[in-house]
Amino acid sequence: MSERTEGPSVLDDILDGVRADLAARQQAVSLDELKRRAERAPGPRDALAALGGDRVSVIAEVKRSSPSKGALAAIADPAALAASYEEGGAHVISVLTERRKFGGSLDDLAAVRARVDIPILRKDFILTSYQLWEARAHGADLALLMVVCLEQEALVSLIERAESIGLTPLVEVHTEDELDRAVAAGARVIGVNARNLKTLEVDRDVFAKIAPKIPDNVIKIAESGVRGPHDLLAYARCGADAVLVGESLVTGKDPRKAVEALVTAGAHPATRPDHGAEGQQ
Ligand SMILES: O=C(O)c1ccccc1NCC(=O)[C@H](O)[C@H](O)COP(=O)(O)O
Repeated sequence: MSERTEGPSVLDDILDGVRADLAARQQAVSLDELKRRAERAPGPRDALAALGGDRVSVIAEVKRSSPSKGALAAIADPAALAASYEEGGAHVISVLTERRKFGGSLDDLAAVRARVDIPILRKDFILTSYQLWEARAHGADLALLMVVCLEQEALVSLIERAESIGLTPLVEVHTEDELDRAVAAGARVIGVNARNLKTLEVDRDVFAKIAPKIPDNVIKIAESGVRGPHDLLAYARCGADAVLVGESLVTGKDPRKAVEALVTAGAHPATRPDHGAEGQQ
């Protein structure tokens, strides 16, 4: 549902490729077969527990390339990278499975599932329930649903379908209008992406503007632009329950240590001023 008034945006281009690749996969594997594979997949992990608690959780992303930056890191062994994230204390792993612009795949997702025990997010441009079944069949526990890509009816139906098959939907927004739609659709986990997916500009202040309008009972995730603990702490001060981090982890020298530094910052009592006396300092 990307606007087309000013010619195709980066997002329109991504979605054209996503639809073409999806059509090819649907030709190759029937929905019935996918459902059988989903039944045989390891049961879903408790994503809400991983993202809740008295700390700011860290979602560490496996990201080879991006439309904004091009090639970021070769990542020959995504499972090994995910294992380093887990050793560093990450609470959730995000695996970008889009192929053309991000260099990801469902094989990456399955390989990561086989290696780590924490919940895994399928980060992709999900437009149909077929992609949710793919996510579950390859071991995902959460699936990204981007409001900007979906009509309201489709958003509601994909949230319901995700939950019915054991996936926790992470509903992504970038504007207040999108937030209103996410809340109306019943989202329980909302990610605010600092990156405008039409212009690729990153504005960390977007979270500060939108987060106060997210209902208290919804888990709030700050996505994009986290360069280190100081950005996590800034997002935490604006109410983030979790941060989603890609580029700075895959381009740094030591992903395990980088995650550890974020997790340590996220565990500091000052990040949760509403939780206990230590938070008052
Ligand atoms: O990263 C991009 O350039 C991008 C462009 C268009 C759509 C999505 C895009 N990225 C997906 C993400 O939202 C990020 O991978 C994720 O939030 C992590 O962001 P970062 O830490 O800034 O890599």
